[in-house]
Amino acid sequence: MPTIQNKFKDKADIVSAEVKDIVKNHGDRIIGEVKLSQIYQGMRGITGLVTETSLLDSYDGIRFRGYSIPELKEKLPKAEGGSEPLPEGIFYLMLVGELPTEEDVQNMSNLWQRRSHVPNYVLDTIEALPETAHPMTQFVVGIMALQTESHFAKKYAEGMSKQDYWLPVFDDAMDLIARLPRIAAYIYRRKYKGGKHIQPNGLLDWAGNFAHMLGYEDEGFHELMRLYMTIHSDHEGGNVSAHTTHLVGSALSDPYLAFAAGMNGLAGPLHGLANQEVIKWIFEMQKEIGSDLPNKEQIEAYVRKTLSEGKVVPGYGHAVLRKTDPRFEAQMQFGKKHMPDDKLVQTVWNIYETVPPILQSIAKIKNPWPNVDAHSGALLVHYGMVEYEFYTVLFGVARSLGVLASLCWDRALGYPLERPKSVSNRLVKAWLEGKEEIWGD
Ligand SMILES: CC(=O)SCCNC(=O)CCNC(=O)[C@H](O)C(C)(C)COP(=O)(O)OP(=O)(O)OC[C@H]1O[C@@H](n2cnc3c(N)ncnc32)[C@H](O)[C@@H]1OP(=O)(O)O
Ligand SMILES: O=C([O-])CC(=O)C(=O)O
Repeated sequence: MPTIQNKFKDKADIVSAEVKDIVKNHGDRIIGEVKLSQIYQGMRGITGLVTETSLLDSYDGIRFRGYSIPELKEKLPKAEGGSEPLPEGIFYLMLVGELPTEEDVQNMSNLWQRRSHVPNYVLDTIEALPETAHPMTQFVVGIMALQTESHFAKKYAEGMSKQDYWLPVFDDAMDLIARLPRIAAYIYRRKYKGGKHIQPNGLLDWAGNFAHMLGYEDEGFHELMRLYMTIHSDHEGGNVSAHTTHLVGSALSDPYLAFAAGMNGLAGPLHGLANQEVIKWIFEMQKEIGSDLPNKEQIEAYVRKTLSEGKVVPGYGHAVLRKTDPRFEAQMQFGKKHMPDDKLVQTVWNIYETVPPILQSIAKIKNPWPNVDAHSGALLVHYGMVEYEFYTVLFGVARSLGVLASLCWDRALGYPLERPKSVSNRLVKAWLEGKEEIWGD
């Protein structure tokens, strides 16, 4: 039986030869045009990256190695008695490019379990922060403290050959994924549960054990964590957390440095922090209206007030998607199955019926539909996880799966330092006046 490491390397060698051929024989093919407006507007629509793990279509949503979320829910192995996919499976799929067997998933679970020990000095470093520090700050500090464990950094310092980069990156990625649930659970219990920590249960799967260490034993919550980790794992290469991890990794910063950088991006309210912003916004709405089940007129008035104050409606809109996020739909399905009468979940669904027509009426907003963050918090609150500042840490643990699988691919394919060209406004104006040539026309 080939190990996961050998299997990955065999696949990567094939793709590496293909990439060399593409660049050598087709490298001069033009793939598009760039408008001046695009370099001022967040490079929207410019294809500038190659990412193996997943691909986003504006209307169909995310596909992981070609598989949509409903397909994965059907095809990926489940925990015994469960019906949600195990995140070990989506990681295997993203890394190797093939659907895993039950045995592959079990092996992955065992591998992460063996590597999950977090040294005490990492926990002590987190303890040095005030408890009031945002959980994402504590998370990034924990990851940075763990960086001392990097195989890649050590081997690079010893003078490793370029051909070998992929191996210590692979090892670091596995170690980091294995250890993140413990770090995240430690932060949760420290900040919200009086420091009463829960030891891991080696018999559970990666997400089940994470739920257990957080202090949630309800099987429904374990199932939610499996689904949550799977659907939040990746969203092609250009999103802020994936792109940042890739960019920082391209400087040959080790996986700990690169992932911590990505997590700093995830901590922004226009990206991963939107999940906490959604629940905060709904709680504030309920308080202001004085009801835990506001009606659609009340929701509409609150949305209009939010907009009139120059704020965004959190959980709505997207840089690429132009329809309801399939990750929102997957969570809605989970809600319908496990908690159809929950008032907060029903409020999320009432918001879904109310917000899109309002945003549609504002011309500048390109996507009036909900994204993944519009739903996730309400499901967590149902099981008692009300501490919404922690939600982005859950997202971060999940996102490790995609961005670290991608980092393994980056090094195995020998991708170079990323360094796009920038121009100054002065140069753009001079070009518009015909005084300078910037783009060679
Ligand atoms: C996991 C994820 O990262 S999913 C995204 C999570 N983020 C959120 O939910 C925050 C709310 N949404 C937003 O802020 C945006 O829709 C983003 C950041 C997700 C996408 O941004 P863009 O690609 O720039 O969207 P778009 O081109 O539609 O923006 C055009 C204008 O509409 C506004 N707009 C977009 N979405 C919204 C919204 N939900 N509420 C109010 N205004 C919005 C933008 O702020 C922008 O206004 P401006 O020109 O005055 O600055
Ligand atoms: O794709 C994006 O830009 C944001 C997003 O939904 C994600 O990263 O999950």
